[in-house]
Amino acid sequence: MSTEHVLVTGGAGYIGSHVVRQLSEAGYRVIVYDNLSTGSAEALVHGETLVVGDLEDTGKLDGVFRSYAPAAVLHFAAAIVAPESVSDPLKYYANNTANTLRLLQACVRHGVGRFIFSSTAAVYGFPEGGIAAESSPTVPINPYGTSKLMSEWMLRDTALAHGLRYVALRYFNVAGADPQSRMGQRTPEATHLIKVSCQAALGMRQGVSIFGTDYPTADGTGIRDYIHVEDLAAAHLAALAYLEREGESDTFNVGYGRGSSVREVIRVVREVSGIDFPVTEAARRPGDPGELVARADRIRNVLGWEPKFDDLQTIVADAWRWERKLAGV
Ligand SMILES: NC(=O)c1ccc[n+]([C@@H]2O[C@H](COP(=O)([O-])OP(=O)(O)OC[C@H]3O[C@@H](n4cnc5c(N)ncnc54)[C@H](O)[C@@H]3O)[C@@H](O)[C@H]2O)c1
Ligand SMILES: O=c1ccn([C@@H]2O[C@H](COP(=O)(O)OP(=O)(O)O[C@H]3O[C@H](CO)[C@@H](O)[C@H](O)[C@H]3O)[C@@H](O)[C@H]2O)c(=O)[nH]1
Repeated sequence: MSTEHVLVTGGAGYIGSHVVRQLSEAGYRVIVYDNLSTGSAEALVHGETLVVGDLEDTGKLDGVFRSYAPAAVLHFAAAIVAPESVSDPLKYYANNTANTLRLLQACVRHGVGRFIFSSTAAVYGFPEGGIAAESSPTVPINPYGTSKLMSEWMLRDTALAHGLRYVALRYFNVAGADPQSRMGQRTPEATHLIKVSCQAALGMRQGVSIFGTDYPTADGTGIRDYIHVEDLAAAHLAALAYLEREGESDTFNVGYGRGSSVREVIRVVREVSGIDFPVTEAARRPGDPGELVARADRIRNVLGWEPKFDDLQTIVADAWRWERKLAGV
């Protein structure tokens, strides 16, 4: 049990709010710094301190570091819509890269020793054979991925120069929600397959389009490594514990190492919901790799992370329960 303050940027968002809850339950004193652009104060369920502020506001950020002297920073705040990053790249370099720079400068000014960074499988682009290990080439194919890779590089160099230790976690396809439905993905216009399919089952969308049925995969549709947000959140606590026992800076994939196709996901959402929503076959979405699955052994071996929800039925059931609650049905 720790009584240290930890600062969580973007802690009112989808993933951050799950991590914040788990941190509180583990005894950390959590300070959330969030501009509520996509996050919500309602997602903070244990009375965590919320400072509503933007990362661009370095004066406010400095005030938070002075007031709470956090021992660690977990950095989730970002803009996250990959296609939007193609049409508005500077938004992504400003909010993801430049704001990570501001946060790192504040960490150096205030002597923060531990940092956990939300990175993404998008840094790999189209990995050879559809499987990405941490050592695979990083060749992002959109400004979102590039903005995150640049942040990883800043973090690496800052750590070497200033005695900060970090863990960068490259998330694969995050899905599901708190099993007790206290928090989940709130953005109504989200494009993620599992969320979209649950919305279709609720009649909030006309149906689901399968983007591409001619990939070189068993059923022709795209394959992804879907990870339950609760397991992903637990990976952050494992990373923090690792840094607390003086672990070296490192980068880890967070996935299960197993892929599911679009058709499989839709079949499970139909099964779990009991609703046969319309599905149409459409062209490939530009920039989508056919297969993107993690090599996921390092995080288990080094951080001792053990997933508890590694099952597509469970992920979908929790996502479905959350979507119904959000829709009030
Ligand atoms: N959702 C995914 O599938 C996925 C996959 C890979 C990586 N990630 C990364 O995980 C992190 C969290 O993503 P999410 O899905 O929870 O998104 P989200 O939009 O729900 O959360 C982002 C949070 O950051 C806040 N925020 C954004 N810009 C800010 C700023 N300038 N100052 C202060 N607060 C700001 C938002 O209000 C929100 O609460 C992001 O860094 C994202 O790149 C997400
Ligand atoms: O309506 C839909 C939505 C998605 N898909 C397909 O479903 C799969 C998953 O798509 P989606 O849920 O949109 O996730 P990704 O495009 O794989 O991207 C997610 O996962 C990446 C990491 O792997 C993160 O970087 C991104 O932020 C996050 O959106 C892909 O094959 C898509 O082509 C459809 O067929 N129809």
